[in-house]
Parts: sequence; C-alpha cells; structure tokens
Amino acid sequence: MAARILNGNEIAADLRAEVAEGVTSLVASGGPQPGLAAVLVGDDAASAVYVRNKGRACSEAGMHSETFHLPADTGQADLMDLIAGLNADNRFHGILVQLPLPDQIDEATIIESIAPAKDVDGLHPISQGRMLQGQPTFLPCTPAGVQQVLLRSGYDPAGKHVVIVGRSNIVGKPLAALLMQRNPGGNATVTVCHTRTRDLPDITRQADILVAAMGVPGAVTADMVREGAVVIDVGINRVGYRLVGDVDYDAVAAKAEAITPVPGGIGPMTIALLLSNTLDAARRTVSV
Ligand SMILES: Nc1nc2c(c(=O)[nH]1)N[C@@H](CN(C=O)c1ccc(C(=O)N[C@@H](CCC(=O)O)C(=O)O)cc1)CN2
Repeated sequence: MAARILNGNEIAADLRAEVAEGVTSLVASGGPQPGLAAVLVGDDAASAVYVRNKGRACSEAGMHSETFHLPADTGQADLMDLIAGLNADNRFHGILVQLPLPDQIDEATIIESIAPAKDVDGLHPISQGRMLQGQPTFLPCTPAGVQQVLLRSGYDPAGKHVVIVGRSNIVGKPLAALLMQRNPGGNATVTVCHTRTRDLPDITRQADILVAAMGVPGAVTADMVREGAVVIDVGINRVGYRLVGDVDYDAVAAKAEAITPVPGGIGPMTIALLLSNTLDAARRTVSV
C-alpha cells in the first residue's frame, strides 16, 4: 500500500494560523507586537532564502521583523556587538542568527551570546539544558517541528522505538532529548545512530519511527526500513537543481506507513516553530 504522505506545508500553515491568532489576541490585550531580529552573515544563497522566508512568515503572522545582513568577512567581535545591541533592544523579543556562519566565526560562542530570553531558535546551551531536564523553554525549531508533525498526524511517539540517524547539535541530539522526555509528545524509546554505528540497517529496521537527519542524499534505503514504519526525512540536500532528502523516497514510501516528503515536509515546520517561539517570547515579557 502507498504510504500516507505527511504534508509539512499543510501542518505548518495550520500552526502559523494559530500563531497569527495568538499575535492578534496578545496585541488586543495590550501586549507588544512580537518582533524577530534575523542576522545573516555572508552571501550563502540558501541561507538568504531561509531568512527572507522567515521575514515573510513573520509579517503574515502580524509580527515585526528586521534582517541584519553583514558581509561575509565580518569578524566575531563585530557580530557579538550587533547581538549585544539586539539583546538590549525591546523591539525584538527573538533573535536568530542564521547558520552556518563563515569559518572565521565560532558558532558556539555566537549562540551563547544571545540572551536566553530571546533564544527563539532554541540553540543556546541554557535552552537545551532546560529541555534536557524537561523544563519549559524554547524548543529548537526543527526537532520541535518533527514532534509536531508526528503529534498532529496521530503518531504519538510515547512507547515507540524512535531511531534517529544523525547526531548534530541542531537536529539529532536535541530531537533525542525531546522525544525521550517524560512530557506529552515524549516518552519514546530513542536510539541515536551516526557514522560510527555498526550494523546500521539492523538498528534502523527496529524503528517504529525512523528519522533521517544525516545530510546525505538518499542515504536511507528501503532495506533499512521496517514494513509499516513512519519515516521522517529531515535532510534538505541540493543535487543539481533538485532538492532531495536523506531518504530514497520512492522505494521507502513503498514500504512505510507514512513518510514526509522533501520539499514540503519538515522544512516548513522549522519556520512555523520559529514564529511560535517568537510569540512565546513576546508573551513572556508581559506574563512575568
Ligand atoms: N539559525 C538557524 N539556522 C539554520 C536552521 C535553524 O533552524 N536555525 N535550520 C536550517 C535552515 N532552515 C532554517 O533556518 C530552513 C531550512 C529549510 C526550510 C524549508 O522550508 N525548506 C523547504 C524548501 C525550501 C527551498 O526550496 O529551498 C522544504 O523543505 O520544503 C526552512 C528553514 C539550517 N540553518
């Protein structure tokens, strides 16, 4: 039977509509208009598209946003000065620094320089530590997007074996923490695999929910997937003019119960969750 396609564009549109309603009621009750500062360093074409899409999504949700575009040879100190200014600027409830950054800049130091109260990307060590402990915080956008696609499609991870292939700081590691939490949307049994994992197909075939997040086009092949598994493809790879995921889509879709496509799967969720976090950041400035 053909797999059910989990349409990230539709789910993200629902979530963005909910965020827009939240913005309207926050402003109607005398709260601030949520504001997002997006920082883009350099001329990476894909990053420029993502930042532009984030700005557009903000204005569609009734939020204020500004993009701060710095040249590719910007030094670490100048970027940190900009972030210090944004940390202190009340118009912005959220700050995101688009990744990857040019080589001369240390990403970890930059992420740590963002005020945790404005860390709407959920990448600051304080946000990630709080998430690890199951405390309320900003959840990282792509992992939270994966969780929302599962929950909103009727696939509660509780009690399921989730196998994540990939251990990046932005997806694999935080997703594992999120799905194993003793919280609604968590309670999964999680296995994280990576390049040093032996007998990878033996492990991925044990997955009820298989998440591909290694950044290698078509790396998850049909022999790695159990009949009836739910397959989430986080990969976004450009191959020539095409955008492909980490999953060999057609062959895997023939075995899976459900699958996310690329494009139109997890990518749009990342932006929707960023808006949701920015709304939460603005709400927090009035509710404490
Ligand atoms: N600071 C951050 N940097 C990066 C993040 C992040 O969450 N925070 N994630 C990725 C890039 N990213 C958001 O920034 C992102 C990637 C892809 C999409 C998306 O909607 N993709 C579409 C296809 C778009 C296209 O045609 O290129 C899809 O999959 O359907 C949104 C956001 C790395 N950097």
